[in-house]
Order: sequence, then structure tokens, then C-alpha cells
Amino acid sequence: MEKWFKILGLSFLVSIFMIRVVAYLWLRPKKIEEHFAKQGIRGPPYKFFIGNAKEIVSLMLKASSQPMPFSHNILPRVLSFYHHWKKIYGATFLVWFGPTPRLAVAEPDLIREIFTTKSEFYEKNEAHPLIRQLEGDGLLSLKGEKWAHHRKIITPTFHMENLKLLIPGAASKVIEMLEKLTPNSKNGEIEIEISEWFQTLTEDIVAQTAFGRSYEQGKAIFRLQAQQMVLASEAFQKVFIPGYRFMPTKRNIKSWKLDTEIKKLLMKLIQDRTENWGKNEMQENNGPKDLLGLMIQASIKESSLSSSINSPLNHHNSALNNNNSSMITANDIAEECKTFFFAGEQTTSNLLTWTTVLLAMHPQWQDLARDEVIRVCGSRAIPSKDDLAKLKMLSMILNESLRLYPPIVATIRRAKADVDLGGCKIPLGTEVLIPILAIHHDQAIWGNDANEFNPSRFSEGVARAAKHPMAYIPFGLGVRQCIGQNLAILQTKLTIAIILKRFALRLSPQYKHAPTVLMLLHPQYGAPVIFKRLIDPAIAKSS
Ligand code: HEM
Repeated sequence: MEKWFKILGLSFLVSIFMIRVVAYLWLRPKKIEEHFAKQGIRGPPYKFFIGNAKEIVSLMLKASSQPMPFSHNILPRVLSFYHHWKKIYGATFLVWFGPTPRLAVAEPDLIREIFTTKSEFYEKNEAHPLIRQLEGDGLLSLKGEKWAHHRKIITPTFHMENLKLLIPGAASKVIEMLEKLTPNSKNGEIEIEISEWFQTLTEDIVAQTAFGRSYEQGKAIFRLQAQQMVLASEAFQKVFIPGYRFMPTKRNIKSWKLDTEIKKLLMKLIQDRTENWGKNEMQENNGPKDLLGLMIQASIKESSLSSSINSPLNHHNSALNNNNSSMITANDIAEECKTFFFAGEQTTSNLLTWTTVLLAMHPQWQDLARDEVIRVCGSRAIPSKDDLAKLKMLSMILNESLRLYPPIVATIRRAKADVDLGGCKIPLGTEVLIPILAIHHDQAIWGNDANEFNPSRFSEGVARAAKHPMAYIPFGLGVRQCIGQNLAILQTKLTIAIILKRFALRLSPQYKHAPTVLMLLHPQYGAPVIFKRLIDPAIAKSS
């Protein structure tokens, strides 16, 4: 009898579980579809559990199966699913990433609501677990008070007055890397795979801003993170099995070991710098402010405030080990360092890569940019901060590069409550997909030449370049806008200015135009570019 009761009880529990699963994976999505359909918003039909994942993957694989002509109309290749369904359902449509509904929104007025006027109703979505592991629990993913607290502490790193202190070091690194190139002695040419070359370069400057005088140790950690990124990219491309990341495969074991090593080295670095804080006060106060230094300083300050209220413990050690959730811990600092690498390194190197490719494709703009560099910088080998501010043509070229080839092609927000978006009722939990790349290529906003490389559209500034001031968002918008944009622009201008003065650029015959997205927008087959050494034009002119 007792046995039958147990079986009955168990079957009851299993039935409840099954009903819940069906409700979540079938009834709920169908109800959401109906809710949007009533408001005139449609999209590809939801399929049990996988949503539209199968179609998305197959559209993306087909689009990236071969290179494209030398055109900047890259939307159909890069965000093929968006391009495909926009033609059928219009610019605002509903698409399913598994059982999660995402509303694609590309109207600048609605974007203003999401990021600025109604931003309190939206939050960052949970990133894919593989990305979460890479990006760390730092500014990119934090929410609420903890995010605001960290952002306030870290912001001074990116003030222009602070960044300008990095110019001599960053410029020397570019020059050092250029001097290591050995062009063919007859024609003065050398072919470089620039996407990798620029990664090495940006790793250096992001390590400077993150670690300051602990930069050498920091760079070793960044190397391990770069390895971690390669493993994650491979997993991202090949594996669609749920729970795969928990399986003890060769790749996963390597990744777990790397994770432990990165954490161990970061904690040691933080411990060392904290313990030596008072001893190197002069050094700490003299150089550029770095993320690590600012966060340790904040941690020590907060800890000494709390210990002067409570008990007079050793400030430096309690700073690292405190349990108060509003105070900065060593773990918080380690996570922010990881975030810096993830958010700063490949984004900037991608901007450098696409800008160089564009200059190589459009020699007339390359000449204009070079003339400007020579006029502004004269015989100075390293452009000063003031020189960089005067490089207007180069700024326009960078803006156009970020418009046509934004390193981050889309971003996502999640509705924290039921919210009204431009008259449409959005239920709590719906994700909103903002396809930055599609907005940047929209002819209704940018005119008939939206897919052309025309930097002069920015001649009267960013706000006047398009029909709508919210149509240009390579660094996002509102309070969660990119904290590192000044650094990215500074490094890119500096690097391109130094290169243009010394080399003429053209695409290698091996170059295949194939922008694709794997976390960020990157060239699928690399970006080989031929650098031809120039006689320093400033010297040539003056002699
Ligand atoms: C061309 C280079 C870069 C591009 C295109 C770029 C783009 C972006 C975008 C679009 C966002 C907003 C994401 C969203 O709203 O969901 C963002 C946020 C962020 N970026 Fe960048 N970024 C670049 C360089 C950098 C650099 C150099 C750093 C730091 C070293 C950095 C650190 C961050 C951080 C920490 C956030 C999160 C800010 C917050 O939520 O408070 N980025 N970036």
C-alpha cells in the first residue's frame, strides 16, 4: 500500500513538473506571440524549446559561407537573420532565441526611450555563460548600486587629462612595433596581418590603463585571458549542446585551469600592490591613474572609514577581506580587471583593423588623412594631445569607420517591468535587441549613400550627420555608455597618425572581404594589408 502511495506521489510530482515545462516552453511563448500580434508586431513562428535558433544559425552559416564583393553593404552578411526577417515583418519584429523572446527595435525614437528617457525600466540581460566567464563580474554586467559605485571609482582613469599621460608610452610602443618590421629592401613593402598585429598593440595600452605600474605582471594575465578567449570562440562556433560547458572535455579542462590560474595571479597582484601601498605613495600619486590603483585606494579608504567606526584593524588587510557588500573587495578588483581586458582589447583592435582596411580601400581618403597629419604634427615623431585634437579629417574617418563597421554590432536590454515602448505594451522579461549595425546602415536615416564610405557626412559633427541624432551609437547610449571610448579613440588616432606618416597602405591581393560576427565584428579570413615605407614626407618637404 505504502509503495503505491509513493508511486502515486512521484507520478503526481512528475506530472506537475511536465505541466510546468510545457507551460514555460510552449503555452507562455504562444501567449507572448499572441500579445504582440494583437499590437501588429509579428515575427518568425516560435518552435518548441529552440525558438528560431535553427533558422538563425542556418542563415548565418549560409551568409558567411563565402566572401563578399568589396562593398560596405555588410548587413546581409553580418546580421543575416535580422536583414531577412526585417524584409518580411518590418523593422520591429519578434524573434525567439530559444524560449526567450527578443523584440528587435531599430527606430531611433524608441532607442532614445530604451537608453535614456525610460532607461529605469530596462536592465542589462544575462550574458551567455561562455561570455560571462570571459567578461568577469565587472562594469559590463553589474547592476544597481554596485555598478554605480564601481563606475564612479573607475571613471577618473578615462578623463582626458589622465589619458594624455599615456600618449608617450603608447606612441613608443607603436614606433617600436613599426621599427621591427623589415620591409623588402627593393620595394620597401611588407605584408602584415593587421588584425593580430593590432591586438598585440592594444593589449599593451589596455594593460597600462588597467594595471599602471604593475603592468608587466598584468600583461602576463592578459595573455592567459587571450588564450581563454580563443577557447571560448571555438566553443561558441562548434558546440550547441546544452550543458556542454560542464562536461570534462579537453577544451573545458584547459579552460577551467586557465580560469584558476588567472584568478590566482590577479589575487596575488592585488595583494602585493595593496601591501606596498603606503610605501610607494609617491609613485602611486605621480603616474597616470590606473584601474587597479584607483580601486585599491577606494578599498583602503572605505575600509579605514569602517574600521575607525568599528575596531582599529590593519586597514590594508581588512580592505582585501571585508565582508560588507557595499565595499570594494579583492574579488571585485580582480573581476574588473578581467572586464577591462574583455571590453577594451579586441574592440579597439577591431576599430584599428577596419579603419586601416578602409584607408587601404579608399586611397583618396588615405592621402587626405596623411596630408592633415603632416600639416598638424610637422616634424614631431609623436603627436601631442593638442595635435590629436586638431586631426579633424582623421576624426571623421574614424566616425565613418565606426558607423559602417561597429565592433559591437548589437546590444540587448531586458524589460524589468511591463513597459510601454512607443505605444507598444512590452511584458516584463522581454528582451529588446538593438541592432546597432542595422541602424548605422539604414538608408531612411543616413540617405541613399548609407552603404558608401563618405567621412564628410561627419563634417558638421556627429549629431548632424544623420536625420536623427540617436542614429549613431557605436559606444551605446545613456548611463551605460562605453566608459573606455576616449581611450579607444585616442589610441586609434595616435596609431593611425604614426602609421600614415611612415607608410602607404593598400590591400594585399590575398585580402578577402568577409566581415563576420563572433562576439565582435571581425574579418573572417584575417586582414592582410601591404605597408609601403615612405620617405618621411615632412623631412622630404623640408629638404
Ligand atoms: C572601439 C572601441 C570600443 C567600442 C566600439 C566599445 C563599445 C561599447 C558599447 C557599445 C558599450 C555599451 C554596451 C551596452 O550598452 O550594452 C560599451 C560598454 C563598455 N565598454 Fe566599451 N567599447 C570600446 C572600447 C572600450 C575600452 C578601450 C574599454 C576599457 C578599457 C571599454 C570598456 C567598457 C566598459 C567597462 C563598458 C561597460 C560600461 C557600463 O556598463 O558602465 N570599452 N562599450
